[in-house]
Amino acid sequence: MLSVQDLVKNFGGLRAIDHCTFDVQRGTITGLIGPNGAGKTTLFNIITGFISPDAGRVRFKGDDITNLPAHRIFDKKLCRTFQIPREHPSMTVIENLMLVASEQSGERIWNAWLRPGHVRRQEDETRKRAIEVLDFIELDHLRDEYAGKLSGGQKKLLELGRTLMAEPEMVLLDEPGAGVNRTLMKRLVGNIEYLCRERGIIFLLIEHDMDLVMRLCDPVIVMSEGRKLMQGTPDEVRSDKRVLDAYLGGQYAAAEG
Ligand SMILES: Nc1ncnc2c1ncn2[C@@H]1O[C@H](COP(=O)(O)OP(=O)(O)OP(=O)(O)O)[C@@H](O)[C@H]1O
Repeated sequence: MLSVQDLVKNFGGLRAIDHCTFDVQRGTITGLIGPNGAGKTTLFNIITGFISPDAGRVRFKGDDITNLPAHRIFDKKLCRTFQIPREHPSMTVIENLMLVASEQSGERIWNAWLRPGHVRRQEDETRKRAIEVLDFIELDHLRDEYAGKLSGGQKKLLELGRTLMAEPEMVLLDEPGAGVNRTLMKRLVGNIEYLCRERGIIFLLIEHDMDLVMRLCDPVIVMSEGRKLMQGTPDEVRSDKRVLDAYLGGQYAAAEG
């Protein structure tokens, strides 16, 4: 479904991604783990068109999407969330969701002018879908609340909701568990499992919470120093000495730094 081939990305003298190659298969929730600075977020930014690689290719459903702008990749139903949620704080929760659909349909001023009936119908449908999504992520009671007032965990759910408005085929989640309390975390995990199983949405997620990764993801890809160190089942990853070394190396470096 997603194929990353020999990607390289340098920031000045620093090689953040170093000939990284892996595939993500249909029907999976794939975990992407690795110590701080391993290059996980940079990889997400390249896959989703937010930055360009210096070398290598990204393919999605067989199409070469390398260097496509972010909105074109989003239109291909490859969506993402961010480590720090990017809600529109002064818009309500439902407006945040509806905005995704209008961005996606490329709503134009002349459309509203020339085809007001069509635009109204479209808006009604979008509202209906937004209400369904809100119901699913159980934020319905906060429908008219300003998004800026939500808790950290609720913002993560809203992020997931925003991707669902785009009817994605694949979603990249950047640390969905960070700052989320146990109750909301359970809901988030349940939602991700349901969406994978029942709707066939493929997930690739970066996460530092190992309990969450081990419970939710299979396979797990481990990154270290910009490249794939290994890939395996949660049990294989847990018992691999290279993985332990990569994490301990990072801890020692941090302690020394
Ligand atoms: N825009 C940038 N300019 C310069 N260096 C950058 C930039 N973005 C990332 N880096 C560097 O690239 C390396 C990889 O960073 P990245 O954020 O991708 O790692 P990560 O695995 O996501 O880390 P974390 O788990 O801490 O989020 C780091 O050394 C980081 O400092």
